Parts: sequence; C-alpha cells; structure tokens
Amino acid sequence: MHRLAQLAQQPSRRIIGLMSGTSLDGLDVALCRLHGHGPATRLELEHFATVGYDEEFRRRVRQVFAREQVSLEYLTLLHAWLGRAHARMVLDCLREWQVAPAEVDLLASHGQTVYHAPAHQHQHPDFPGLNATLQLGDADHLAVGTGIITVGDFRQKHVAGGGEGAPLATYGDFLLLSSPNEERLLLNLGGIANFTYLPRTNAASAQAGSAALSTDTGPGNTLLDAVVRQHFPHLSFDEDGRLGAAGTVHPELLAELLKHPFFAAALPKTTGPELFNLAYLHAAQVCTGTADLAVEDLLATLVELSATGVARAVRLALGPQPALAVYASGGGAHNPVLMAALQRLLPACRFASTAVLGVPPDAKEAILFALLANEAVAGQPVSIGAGSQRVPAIRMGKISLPD
Ligand SMILES: Nc1ncnc2c1ncn2[C@@H]1O[C@H](COP(=O)(O)OP(=O)(O)OP(=O)(O)O)[C@@H](O)[C@H]1O
Ligand SMILES: CC(=O)N[C@H]1[C@@H]2OC[C@@H](O2)[C@@H](O)[C@@H]1O[C@H](C)C(=O)O
Repeated sequence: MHRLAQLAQQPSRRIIGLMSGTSLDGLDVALCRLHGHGPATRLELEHFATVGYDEEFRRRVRQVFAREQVSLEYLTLLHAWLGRAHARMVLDCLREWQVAPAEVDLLASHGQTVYHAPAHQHQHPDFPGLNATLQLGDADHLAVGTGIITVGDFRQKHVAGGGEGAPLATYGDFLLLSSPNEERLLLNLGGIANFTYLPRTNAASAQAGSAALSTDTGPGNTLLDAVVRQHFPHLSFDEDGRLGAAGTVHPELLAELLKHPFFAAALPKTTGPELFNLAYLHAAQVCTGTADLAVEDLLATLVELSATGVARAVRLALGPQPALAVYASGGGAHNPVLMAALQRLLPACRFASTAVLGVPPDAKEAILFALLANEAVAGQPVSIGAGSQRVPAIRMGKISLPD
C-alpha cells in the first residue's frame, strides 16, 4: 500500500495495458509511459505487441465463451489458467523488450470477456433490469506471476455505477483525444464495433464532457470471422476483405438481419457475440431462403451489416447528415471493404486512422486500460455525458498486490 501511495504521487508512471478482445486473436500488450492524470494526461507508447493465441488456447476459451450453459469446473479452472497464461505472455514481451518487471509500475489487465449480459440482451426472469458482465483471467495470478502490482476487473465498477460495463473507451478517448479544434468520432472496429463521439472541446474545461457519448453499434468482425472459420477451418479471418470483395450484398438477408431491435434501440447500448452469432445469422438465412448463399455473398452481406450498424448508430447520435472526422481503430480498420462501405454510408464524414492522432490502431484498446489504471491510482472521477447518456463518473479497477 505504501508503494501504491508512492505511485500515486509520481509525476509519471510506466504502465502495461493488456487487452484480450472478443475476436480471441491474441493478447494486446502496450507498455506506456503516462505523465500526469485526468485531462492533463500525456501518454507515450514505448512498446506494443499482440501475442497471438494458438488454436488450443482459443479452444479452451471457446468452451465457455458467450455460452449460456457451461461446466462450472471448466470455468473455474480457466479463470486461474488464463491469469497465469497472460502473466507468462507479459514476461515474454518484457524479455523481448529488455525491460525488467521491476521497471514497470503497474499492469492493467482487462482479462477475457466470456459473457456480457446487459439487461436488454438477457431478459432472465430472475434478474429483470440487471446489467452484468464477466471477465476471466484473475489479476492476482498476473500480480504474483509477474511481480508487478496489477489493476484488473475494470468493468464491474461501471456496472455498479449504473452502466452496462462497456464501452470503457469513452474515458480514455475523452481524456486523451478530445480536441478544442475538431468534432470527432473514435470508431473501433473489433469483434464488436463501438464509437465515442467527442464534441469540439477541451477536456480540462468544466462542462467539457457533457455532450460526449459512447456506444456499441453492433457486429464489427465477429460474424465475418465466424463464417470464415465455418467455411475455411484453416483461416481465422478474411484477410484484407478479399473474400467479401468478391461477393454481392444480398438485400433481403441484410434487411432481415437489420430487423433485430438492437439496431433501432436508443443509445448508449452494448452487445456481444451472445447475440451476434451464427444462430442469429442462421435464423435470418432460413427466414429469407438464403441458407445456400455462396460464402462470398454471405461475407459481403455481413460487411454491409457491420457498416450499416455503425451508420445507423452514428445517425441516432448525430442526426441524418453526420459530417465530422472519424478516426478508425481495431482490426476491422484493416479491412478495405468495410472501410469503403462506411465511407459510402456516411459520405460527409472524413475517415482516417487513429494513427494520425498518434495512437496506433491495433494498440488503442490496450493503451486505454493503461490509462484507466493510471486514473485508478492517481486520478479523480471524470464527468462524461448527460441525462440518459451519462457515463458513470467513477474510477475503475481492483488492485492485486504481488506479495
Ligand atoms: N488485414 C485484415 N483484414 C481484414 N480483417 C482484419 C485484418 N486484420 C484484422 N482483421 C479483423 O480484426 C479482428 C481483430 O480485431 P481486434 O483485435 O480489434 O478485435 P478485438 O479487440 O478482439 O475485439 P473487441 O474490440 O470487440 O473486443 C480479426 O479477427 C479480423 O476479423
Ligand atoms: C463486454 C466487453 O468486453 N465489451 C467489449 C467488446 O469489444 C468492443 C465492444 O464490445 C466494447 O464495448 C468492449 O470493449 C472496449 C475495449 C470498451 O469497453 O470500450
């Protein structure tokens, strides 16, 4: 605790942010130097790596991932095993970067979301109106395994504060990327797509955050990846959107998929592969007689679905003709077919990568968790959003000590 008090007083902290997202592609590891806290935060990314998961790793996570029924024994074992596995991956990165664990002040671990259950999505009769979410990979294993104080399990506090446990990008986007000169949308195209809207503002001013907003928009890559895996067991995604580019959008199937009430629901909202999965796709295919659609056409339709989900949510937030700068991140930003569809559906928006803002698009979410840990030890709750779009004014994360 003495060490934590010291850390809070330091002018800068060296923090590793860890993110393992819904795509199960790997653990993103971002070693950051954070100066100050709150709106005065300055962040330098010193090193970044994605430690890829192998097929056996993914198989283990998929035993419980987004499943309603699982073995409680397996879930318990996975919680400890993932924590240890992530600790080993961090140590491997540090060795590679020639940084000693003692030179790192904090680890910030998101863990692995295995089930996301916002109230609108589960409708369990025993728990009406309850938002809940579960991340595995216990932070005590990371702290003991690496010897670094670990901040983990960020999402529970967001739920306790009245949110759905996501998106948490809001806080980092607001503190790091608000601009007094430009109205911006930070669009992350991961397994699930989400964005943060930032009005033209200086994050340090008193009312700065009131018009900011952040929400999930629907599927990003999750359905695309699932279809690719189903048809091509040796592939995990459609590289550079090549398969999708060779297909044609099927309008009836697209319309059926878009009938899901999630797309019209008020903002903010969150979702996950518990909803956007092969069962959802299959039901729409049966309904429209498209069960035998060529895989290229299916992928083209799903790219259009992801882009339309984003465009609809942007219009819900900003009105019928959104015209602002959009900075994309996440794996989907590497898919030119998806990016072209977004530009077509939001013609007045100017698209660029977050790299332009100094944030590498693949590192953005891991950086975000480093920032949240920095706020947990040194910051103050920040006020973002207003009315029904208010984001909980809280600091997040639980502290695990190595000894
Ligand atoms: N070159 C590429 N071409 C097409 N798609 C790509 C490319 N590179 C990555 N992707 C897509 O991005 C996905 C990984 O994205 P990312 O790592 O941002 O997701 P995540 O962080 O796991 O998800 P979430 O943000 O929902 O938790 C891959 O599974 C793939 O679908
Ligand atoms: C429950 C959960 O893990 N949600 C993720 C997921 O991946 C993208 C989107 O859905 C987002 O809401 C969130 O992650 C990012 C890091 C967030 O909280 O901002």
